[in-house]
Amino acid sequence: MTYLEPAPIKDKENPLESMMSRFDAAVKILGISDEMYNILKVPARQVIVGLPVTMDNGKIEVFEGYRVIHSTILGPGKGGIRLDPDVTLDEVRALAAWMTWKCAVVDIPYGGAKGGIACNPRNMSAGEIERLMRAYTLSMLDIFGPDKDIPAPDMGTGPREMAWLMDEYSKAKGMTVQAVVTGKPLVLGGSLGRTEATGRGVMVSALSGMEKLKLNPYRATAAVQGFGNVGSHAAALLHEKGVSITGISDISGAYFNDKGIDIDKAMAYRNANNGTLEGFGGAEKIDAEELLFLPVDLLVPAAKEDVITKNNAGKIQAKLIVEGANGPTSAKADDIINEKGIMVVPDILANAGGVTVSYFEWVQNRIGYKWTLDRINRRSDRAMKDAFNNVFDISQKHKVPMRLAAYILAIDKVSSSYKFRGGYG
Ligand SMILES: NC(=O)C1=CN([C@@H]2O[C@H](COP(=O)(O)OP(=O)(O)OC[C@H]3O[C@@H](n4cnc5c(N)ncnc54)[C@H](O)[C@@H]3O)[C@@H](O)[C@H]2O)C=CC1
Ligand SMILES: O=C(O)CCC(=O)C(=O)O
Repeated sequence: MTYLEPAPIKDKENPLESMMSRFDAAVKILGISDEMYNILKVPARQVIVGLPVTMDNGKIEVFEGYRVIHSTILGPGKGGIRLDPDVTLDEVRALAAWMTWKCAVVDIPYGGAKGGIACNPRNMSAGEIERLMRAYTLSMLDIFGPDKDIPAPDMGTGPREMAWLMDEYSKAKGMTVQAVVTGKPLVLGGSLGRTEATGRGVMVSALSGMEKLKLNPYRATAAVQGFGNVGSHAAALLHEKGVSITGISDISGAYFNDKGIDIDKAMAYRNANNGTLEGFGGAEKIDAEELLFLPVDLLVPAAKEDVITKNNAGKIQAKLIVEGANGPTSAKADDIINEKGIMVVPDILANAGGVTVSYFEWVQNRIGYKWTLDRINRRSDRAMKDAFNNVFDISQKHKVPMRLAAYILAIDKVSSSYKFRGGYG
């Protein structure tokens, strides 16, 4: 095993292995050279930092932080920062590569990057998280930059963390630099629509998939795993389009109501309840994994990676899976899902609404102007719909599932851009 190979993780599928197996399959169809294969496989930069933070009890704890820039062929690195106890370098490497493919699929001028800090934000005070984010930013001063690498929110982070990052970076540079990060609060140069953007893109992808499958949204049912930024907004927007959301879940468990869950009520409950659905009364509590197997038309995994595996994929009843999370389906489950004839709108397409509006935020910061919500929604809906149609056409042309088609589109774009830049061949 070389340092490039994913480390085997006992009893858990490695997201880097999942990413690489799809990458390999797409490369085979595209027939790219071995040299290009290695250029696209090896991350451009991988940084690991130790972050000493004074905790509220006065003791110093050291956290490990990562930033991986997978590629800058199409533009500066772009991708979120996640705070999660399970973060590993391999996970961040997979997530960074997914960002490269995602930005190519939605045709925005960015490469791919991702960051993570191994910590449990649920057990930390706001002050501890702030000190951690500031320490992380300081150690990434040479990495981040509006033309180099632009972070954003991911699991466990949101506008508050992005504000601290912008502030720390700006202080170090001696000037306010809004465009160094996206997903900021509105008053600091954030964009209208960014908070809901990923969920909105999931909704557009789901409606596009339903159209192909001839499913009427007003008669359709859905289950949504994860009720954070992506899952809750996806559920609310799908509900607005007529879909009955019969199952939702978060870290506290899963909740089912065959008459449909009142999503506004669930969001209000979560907001007033420390961010979780624990004790939510608008539905019956069911086994957490059962949510994936509910008799629904649409399943939206929007929590974390590797929740649909070879061990449980056979039990899924949905006709359409729209991946709000990054890497929710392990590569080993792909064949089972394809054999069942389930249409999958893959993560690198379905959740690209977030980075698309992040791009709009960065553009607005750079031109010093604010766009209306209507303009942002129209443009991001168009970008998502176009990307869906492009991926669908490739899937028809090569007779492959949507996931492989999205990789084919992305890898073709990034590899031909590399050749045109003249650095190869
Ligand atoms: N925030 C964004 O704009 C984007 C996020 N994503 C991806 O979407 C996924 C979710 O991200 P966010 O919504 O931002 O995170 P978040 O931190 O706002 O929410 C995560 C949600 O998942 C729940 N959860 C955690 N473990 C769970 C489990 N085992 N079963 C069920 N629910 C569980 C949490 O309780 C929470 O409700 C991640 O994979 C992230 O990488 C992708 C594109 C953009
Ligand atoms: O908004 C962004 O720049 C990136 C969001 C992200 O991390 C993702 O799409 O996975």
